[in-house]
Amino acid sequence: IRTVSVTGSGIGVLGDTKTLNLDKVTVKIRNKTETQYQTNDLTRSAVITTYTANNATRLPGSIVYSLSQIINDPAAVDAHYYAGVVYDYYKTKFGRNGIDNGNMTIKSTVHYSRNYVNAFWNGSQMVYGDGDGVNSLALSGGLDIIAHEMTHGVDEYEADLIYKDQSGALNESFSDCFGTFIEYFAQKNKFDWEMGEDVWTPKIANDALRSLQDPTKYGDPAHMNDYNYTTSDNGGVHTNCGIPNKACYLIATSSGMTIEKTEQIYYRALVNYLTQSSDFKAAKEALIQSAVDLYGVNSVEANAVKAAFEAVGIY
Ligand SMILES: CCC(=O)Oc1c(C)cccc1C(=O)O
Ligand SMILES: [Ca+2]
Ligand SMILES: [Ca+2]
Ligand SMILES: [Zn+2]
Repeated sequence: IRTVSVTGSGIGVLGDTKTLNLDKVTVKIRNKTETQYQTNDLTRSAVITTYTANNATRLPGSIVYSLSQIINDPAAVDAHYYAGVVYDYYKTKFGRNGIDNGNMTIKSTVHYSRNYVNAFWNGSQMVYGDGDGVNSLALSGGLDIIAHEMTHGVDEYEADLIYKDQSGALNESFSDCFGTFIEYFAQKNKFDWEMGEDVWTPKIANDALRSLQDPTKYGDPAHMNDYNYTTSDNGGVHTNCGIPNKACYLIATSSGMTIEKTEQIYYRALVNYLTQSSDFKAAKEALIQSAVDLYGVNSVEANAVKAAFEAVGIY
């Protein structure tokens, strides 16, 4: 009946306590009222709502709530908190109003299916499995993964890269790059050039789903000579992304370059130049042009982009 924004908290997937923005709602159930603290963050210009699928596959499922201000669902705690971090990143860095730049509601569903070692953007919302405890913990436990998924949403409203072959690998790469940029923005103390490390294989240390610094560490190509011509996984979008991922790593770590400059170049390319059918060469051109727009013709930044893509075999 009545709703008001309150501060609550909960323990995340890695056992840390996070402060959460909740919505205190008084609901009528038959002839009695109940006060629920729902994972509905009304403190930002975009509403952030977190749901549970209760290990089924109907989306979005039901809103996560508690009868106290403590949310007792680690996967939901992290999905809710990290979605806010990603919103704040895009707002702070680029003045972007969320996924569609129009402050659409940011929806996440956790506990999707059973032993599901996956996370995805389904065209309207983010969805996270619980993992299986061996290959991964609950996938919303990694900020870089949530940032990766939400960037799939941003891409859909911008370049909308076709999810197949080279444009699909670019789609994956832009999500990996922004996943890494956002980890640097919010978790500098544990920043790396790998994806999903916080939740990947809890029994194995120092590994991840993918590496941007050295894609070959996980069997992905880091050069066009090793492009994986396959029909599986929409033409190998999760493996061939290693090639543009390596270029991103080389750009950001070139002399005279910073992650702050690199993310501005990537965002401008995603919004102003890339289109649905852009391939690796078109991405090189888009990123060079973005660097020229921002830093000038023949600038250190534009030359770093050119050199990085040539280093991975894209001329
Ligand atoms: C780094 C996040 C990521 O790659 O999520 C996926 C997983 C874990 C499995 C299948 C697809 C995706 C994806 O979002 O592309
Ligand atoms: Ca990472
Ligand atoms: Ca591990
Ligand atoms: Zn992806």
